Amino acid sequence: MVSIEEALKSVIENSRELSREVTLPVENSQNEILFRDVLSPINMPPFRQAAMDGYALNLCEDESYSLIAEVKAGDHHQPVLSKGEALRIFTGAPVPNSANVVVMQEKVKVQDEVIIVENEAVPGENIRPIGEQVKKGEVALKRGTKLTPAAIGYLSSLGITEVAVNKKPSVAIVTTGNELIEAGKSLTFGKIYESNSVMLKSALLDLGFRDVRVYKIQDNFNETYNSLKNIIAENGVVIISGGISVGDYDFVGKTLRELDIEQIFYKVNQKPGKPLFFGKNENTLLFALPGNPAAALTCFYIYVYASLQKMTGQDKALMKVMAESKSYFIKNGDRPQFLKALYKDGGVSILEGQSSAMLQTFAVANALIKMPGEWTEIRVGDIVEVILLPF
Ligand SMILES: Nc1nc2c(c(=O)[nH]1)N[C@H]1C(S)=C(S)[C@@H](COP(=O)(O)OP(=O)(O)OC[C@H]3O[C@@H](n4cnc5c(N)ncnc54)[C@H](O)[C@@H]3O)O[C@H]1N2
Ligand code: MOO
Repeated sequence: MVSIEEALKSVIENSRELSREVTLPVENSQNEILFRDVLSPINMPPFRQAAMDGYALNLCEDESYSLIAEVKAGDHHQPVLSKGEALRIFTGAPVPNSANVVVMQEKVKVQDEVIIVENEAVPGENIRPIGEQVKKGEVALKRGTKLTPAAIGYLSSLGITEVAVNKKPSVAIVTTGNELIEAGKSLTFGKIYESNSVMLKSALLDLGFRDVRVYKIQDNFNETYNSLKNIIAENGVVIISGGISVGDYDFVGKTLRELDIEQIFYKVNQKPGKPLFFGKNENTLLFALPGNPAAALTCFYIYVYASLQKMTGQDKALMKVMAESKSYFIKNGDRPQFLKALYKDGGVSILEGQSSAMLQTFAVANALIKMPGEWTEIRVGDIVEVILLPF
């Protein structure tokens, strides 16, 4: 049995960045990571742009200006202003080079074709210079940047429609268990609804993994062996749920040994998720998560997440904060424990229902508290380590 820290270190050491690229439409690139620097194909803004509705002026010493024309957003004509002349202009419109300021309409008085500027105008005010955000040929976004909605909007504003992003491994989720019934079908005695594949697939989607295949196998050695042999050959990462403990019908461990998967560790000194297995062969990383749903999801966020981050060129671990506990909790046993928790306003509440079979409070959690093995209780006001989940 290894410690949480040893397990995490092995996961990270054995997860290699793929260093391959794939081109995607910008609009479908949410959460992807840029494979290389993106250079801007244009100046942004492409022209001197009015930032306010008002008047563009060619400044003079006097406070009155004669109005000679109008330019609105989308227009391309560029009237030439002499000193003391003004132009009606609107937000987003191109400001002619002969104008050196845009004054908000609230700050002027208009009398027929003359405008009176009440306060002294500062040259350059309310004009966005050409290339203020980025200049043509400059790096718009660096390699390694995560494509958030803002990044996608920014690239689109530069007219970019496709991006090269880090290729992600294909991920297989494999559920095991005779007791599992697909949601939507009728529940017969002794069966439960299968939830781990749906849950893990959604966690993967959240991280931008789209190439996810789900396989369901029964508690039968031959089926487990034959299915896993093919699944491992076809996928870069295989996440198995269940069948990894010591029961007579837990066939995953035996199968992995027979398939020559190198065991990097089996069993972690933690609760939940003690029977976690991590192994690999030449092309595939393999996680066998305990079947209990909350244990499976905890192991996903603590270990699989770190591996996937590394494989896709990100080294961002889940954020950790120290926070004051708002709850009292007694721990049984001497294993370090991950507790489903709700972090809010700098404090953290420990949720009811910490069993590894229970998802009902995980469903409203946003964090896990890491409680050291030697602690027996957490009191209200104790400072605890909180791992913030990525949602
Ligand atoms: N004698 C021992 N028994 C057990 C030990 C042990 O050390 N000695 N460890 C316990 C712990 S801790 C865990 S965790 C579980 C892990 O067991 P498995 O990984 O083999 O998982 P299963 O037995 O297949 O399933 C456990 C539990 O989870 C439910 N399950 C499984 N898959 C799904 C799914 N896809 N969707 C929803 N629910 C699922 C399954 O029905 C079981 O209730 O072993 C303990 N036993
Ligand atoms: O490790 Mo198990 O996940 O405690 O029930």
